[in-house]
Amino acid sequence: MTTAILEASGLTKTFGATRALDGVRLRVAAGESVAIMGASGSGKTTLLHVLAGITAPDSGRVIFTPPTGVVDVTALGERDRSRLRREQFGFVFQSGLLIPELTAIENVALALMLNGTSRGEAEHQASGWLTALGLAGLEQRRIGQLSGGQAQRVAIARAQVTGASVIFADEPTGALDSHTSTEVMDALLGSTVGQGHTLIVVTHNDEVAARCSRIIDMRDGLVVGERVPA
Ligand SMILES: Nc1ncnc2c1ncn2[C@@H]1O[C@H](COP(=O)(O)OP(=O)(O)OP(=O)(O)O)[C@@H](O)[C@H]1O
Repeated sequence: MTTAILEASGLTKTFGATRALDGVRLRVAAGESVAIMGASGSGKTTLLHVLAGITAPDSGRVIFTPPTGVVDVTALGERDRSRLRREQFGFVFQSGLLIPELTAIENVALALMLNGTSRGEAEHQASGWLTALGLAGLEQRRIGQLSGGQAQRVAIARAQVTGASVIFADEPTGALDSHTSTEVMDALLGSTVGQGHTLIVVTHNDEVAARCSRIIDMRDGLVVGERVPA
């Protein structure tokens, strides 16, 4: 395997009496697409959140190695984790995380503006991503005026516009019919691993997982296996 962009070891996380992660070890190579599968409650979303620095684990480490250096995500305070997420990671969740009152282009541009890019430049770059994702002409629509698949492609544009090296997706096609789901996966894979970036996707959907380069199986807070899709 080539250089690991993310390496996790000994991850544990308990919520009350529930042990959501029970000692997870995982290595993700740069440019991979990894699907995390497993029954409901097996710890998939918790793992995604810990890898992405959204949730701090109780113990264990997450090391992120972008081309610019080595970052111990688990050693960072909340402020630095938040900055890391804004600058290095992108997120695509089932419900989008888009702001319904804003237009498609404003939602995408906002990710850049939060990092200090001027509005004009941010909208210029946002427009390029929306076009690349097949949304030319829909830039001024509010999110509620888009279909589920179109809204997910806006979310993908927003996750990518900052040049994120790792994209974390949680059930990105969960609310979509199978045809739209295929289109959204095309967009997600094309704009991430297609550009040499890394994709980690939590999914219950076998077809989504089959499009990834590797499948990780979780059970009871543990990685219990891994497969390469046929
Ligand atoms: N914030 C929280 N507070 C309390 N319990 C939590 C919290 N987050 C997760 N859990 C519990 O931890 C366990 C793992 O949850 P997690 O969401 O990681 O599972 P999952 O595999 O992603 O499930 P699903 O497929 O249903 O989304 C579950 O038992 C869940 O109820």
